[in-house]
Amino acid sequence: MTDRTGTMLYLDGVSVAFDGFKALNKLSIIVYPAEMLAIIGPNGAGKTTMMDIITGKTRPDDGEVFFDGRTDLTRLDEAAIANLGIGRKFQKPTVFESQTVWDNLEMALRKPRGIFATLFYTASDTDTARITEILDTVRLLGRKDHLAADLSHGQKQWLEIGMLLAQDPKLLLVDEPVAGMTDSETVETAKLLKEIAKTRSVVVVEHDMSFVRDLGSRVTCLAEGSVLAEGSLDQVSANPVVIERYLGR
Ligand SMILES: Nc1ncnc2c1ncn2[C@@H]1O[C@H](COP(=O)(O)OP(=O)(O)OP(=O)(O)O)[C@@H](O)[C@H]1O
Repeated sequence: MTDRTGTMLYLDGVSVAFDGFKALNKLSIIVYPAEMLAIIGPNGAGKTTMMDIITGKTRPDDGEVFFDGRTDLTRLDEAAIANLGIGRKFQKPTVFESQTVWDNLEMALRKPRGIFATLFYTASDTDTARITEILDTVRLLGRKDHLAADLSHGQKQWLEIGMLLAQDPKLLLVDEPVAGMTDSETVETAKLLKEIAKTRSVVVVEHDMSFVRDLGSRVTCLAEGSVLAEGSLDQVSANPVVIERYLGR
């Protein structure tokens, strides 16, 4: 067991079985504050299940899951976990198509994150500044008055990342963000996630290896519910077991 002091996300020995099939098998992963971790691995490796455990959608049969070094996530429900500051971006964007980009962000900002957020909420210049800053981060400043419906697939993904940022998460979980994106959108997505990870922890699940290379982060390869290899992408992709069970397929 590792010391969880100073960690943002701490999984130790996490196992979960579905009908006897071990989707996660003693999985241990650590993410530090303001760190990005890329998770790769074959289909069925347990990547989605891992995200489900972190967000409280699935309960582990065994193991420890801690947020910010001290909060036991296995005791909280999904809403409580989201309120702690864990944002999850699913593959399919769920923006409000009939609203403008700006209004989507404003709604996300207003979504209360708990009783204190509601009590002390005041629409203000601060909001405008914050929305502008987010638009800048997600490359949509020039599109702020466009309907979300008119955005490209990649831009919708960015808008959704922006909506998560409006909730000011400490940890952002991002599932296959560049699937279906153009090459230039993919390159831009790596840049914007790197910017976000300067101040927040980011976990990105992805199959696109050139994108993972652009992220330049630490990489963990999962297979059959456990860590197969971890390190830089060069280290992980040179690992013979990773080549045999994932990259070489
Ligand atoms: N609710 C469930 N009931 C039964 N089996 C499940 C359930 N959720 C996941 N599994 C199984 O657990 C294994 C791990 O699935 P998971 O979706 O976590 O893998 P993954 O790494 O995300 O794969 P992909 O890259 O295809 O998204 C798979 O074999 C899957 O069929």
